[in-house]
Amino acid sequence: MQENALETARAVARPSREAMLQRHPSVSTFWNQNSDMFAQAWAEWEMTADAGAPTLESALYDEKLRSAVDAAWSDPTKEGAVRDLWKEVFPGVYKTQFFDPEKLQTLRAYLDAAAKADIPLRPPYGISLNRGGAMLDTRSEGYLAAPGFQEFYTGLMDRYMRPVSRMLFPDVIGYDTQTFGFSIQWQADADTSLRAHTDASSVTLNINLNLLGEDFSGSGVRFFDHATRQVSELFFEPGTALIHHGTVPHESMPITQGERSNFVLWLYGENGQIPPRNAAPKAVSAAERWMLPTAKSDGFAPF
Ligand SMILES: O=C(O)CCC(=O)C(=O)O
Ligand SMILES: [Fe+2]
Repeated sequence: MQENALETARAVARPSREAMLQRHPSVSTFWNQNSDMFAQAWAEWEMTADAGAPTLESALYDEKLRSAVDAAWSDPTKEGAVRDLWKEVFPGVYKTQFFDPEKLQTLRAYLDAAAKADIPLRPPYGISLNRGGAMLDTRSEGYLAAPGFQEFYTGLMDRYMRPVSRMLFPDVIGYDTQTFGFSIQWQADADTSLRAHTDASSVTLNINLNLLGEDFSGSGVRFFDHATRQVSELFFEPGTALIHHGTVPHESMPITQGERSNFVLWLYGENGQIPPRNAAPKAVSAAERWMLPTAKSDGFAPF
């Protein structure tokens, strides 16, 4: 174990923005060679009293969702109460109140403190570079490795996202063992939009982290339905989430004022597999939906 990894991480020379944008091989080398030291630095950061990182607790979840999820884990035949909290707001897109907007300040304060920790953290570059975001999953180079955050993230994926996905989208069962996630921040004067695309996921859960009164203009997500040719722009209120198959095309519309912060979370199968088109949904019992997969992380990261 490294002595004072936090100081070492803060002092390390970072790749240039140009090198990152060009996906220069030296950038990958930088993250890989330093990954243990950065993980240690995040652990030290979280332990130091001046880090200002609050503890992430289950109280963050909306009370109705949390009690229904807890009840379903105790008795999976009660899962219907979780299902009833999701409303289909567009063909194949469901919405719920996911986090308690009154409690989101804790998570946002944590993420702000992490951004200021001065430990190298990699922003997500999928089909665009989002400067304000961070990679969240252990499989990603330069991810947010703080142990308290990782415990929270793992709970979110295992206790909430996977069983909900299995209930709403039964075809994803068997294509849901692997987790991936990143945070994004749209700012009126920086990154503002994202062209129409599909995600390389079986399921995407997109959770808004804006605080009450933290208003923004624009920044809806437009969804496209193949079958009906319907196009709708959906909007986030603080703490609400949308969940959909990764194959549903969507587009982030320009933000014209303020900021919007979201977690974008993915499930997929080993080696990035997603369900085949028109796959017959597997008939599984409620107990099998409320279960942790035995497969470990395969380390594959789409970006
Ligand atoms: O703007 C959003 O919330 C959606 C972002 C998105 O679709 C993506 O990052 O893949
Ligand atoms: Fe997307």
